[in-house]
Amino acid sequence: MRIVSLAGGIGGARFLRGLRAAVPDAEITVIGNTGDDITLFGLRVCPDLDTVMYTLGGGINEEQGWGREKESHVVKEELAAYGVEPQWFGLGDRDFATHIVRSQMLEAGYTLSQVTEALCDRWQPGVRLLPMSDDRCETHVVITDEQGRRAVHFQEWWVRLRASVPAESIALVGADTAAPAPGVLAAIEAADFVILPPSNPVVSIGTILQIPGIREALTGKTVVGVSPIIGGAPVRGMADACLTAIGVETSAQAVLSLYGSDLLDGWLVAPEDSSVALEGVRVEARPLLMSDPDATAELARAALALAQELSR
Ligand SMILES: O=c1nc2n(C[C@H](O)[C@H](O)[C@H](O)CO)c3cc(O)ccc3cc-2c(=O)[nH]1
Repeated sequence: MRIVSLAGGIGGARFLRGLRAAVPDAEITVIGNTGDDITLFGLRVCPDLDTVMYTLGGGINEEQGWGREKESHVVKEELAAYGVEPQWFGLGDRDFATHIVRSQMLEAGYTLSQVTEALCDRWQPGVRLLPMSDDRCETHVVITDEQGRRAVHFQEWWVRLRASVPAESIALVGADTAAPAPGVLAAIEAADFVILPPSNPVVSIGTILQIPGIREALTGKTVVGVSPIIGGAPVRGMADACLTAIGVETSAQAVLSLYGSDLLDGWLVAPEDSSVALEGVRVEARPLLMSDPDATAELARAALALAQELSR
């Protein structure tokens, strides 16, 4: 069985861990969001790729959902001692090694796909992890604060500002000239079906869908999504702030409509959202909380069962 999944950060990675547990023999290809990527201290950081790689590779800081477990922050403290900015992004010592390896490979001319493959060779995530694109595209957010109206990198809005300043608009800079990474379209084409995990529909799944060619490739496949919103609130993270920024209500219904029936064939919602409906999409209510590995595997099995039924 060949499955393709689009994924962002924490929610997507946890769901994928359940998916891998649910169908250990399936060939799973993950198309990872790179819109969160940022260059800091001369190093290229790919938060969502690393969250998938560490989560599935067994090195994730479980309570944070990002970064490494058993971390220390000596380098961060030394950088702060030199007064270099930014100091608001928590890079740990072990995590720095990943960014150093990635940066020196990029510097040597390897593509992000080749770098990701090399890093995954160590972590063995048990899925094929492809960046959505090898071309640089970064999510930026337009805000107005005491420094006036300006665009800031997504990470500054997300981490330094905690999305406390309203996002007037969110743009994936570089999307229009970016190409899907090698293997992305072929993986979608070869997939038996596609699963959209409960990642952020705007800055994770939505970002990947903006890479020319990816959304079109998906409309020809059986696609089942899992709602990231339960009863009007995101399960975690700040998807509500992102949805508000694009004028979409924070509800399972609104996210379903945002993805649209041309993309989705099936949609899993929480029991309290069982009234959600959209012409041409099979909606099913299931417990969505990924409270532990068994619950997560159960949710993944429900998504698989729906996809298999719809792809007959
Ligand atoms: O809320 C935070 N998220 C941090 N994240 C998460 C990051 O902002 C992700 O992009 C979001 O979680 C969205 O997926 C990191 C991810 C990394 O791979 C490496 C370092 C960080 C540091 C932080 C941080 O200091 N605070």
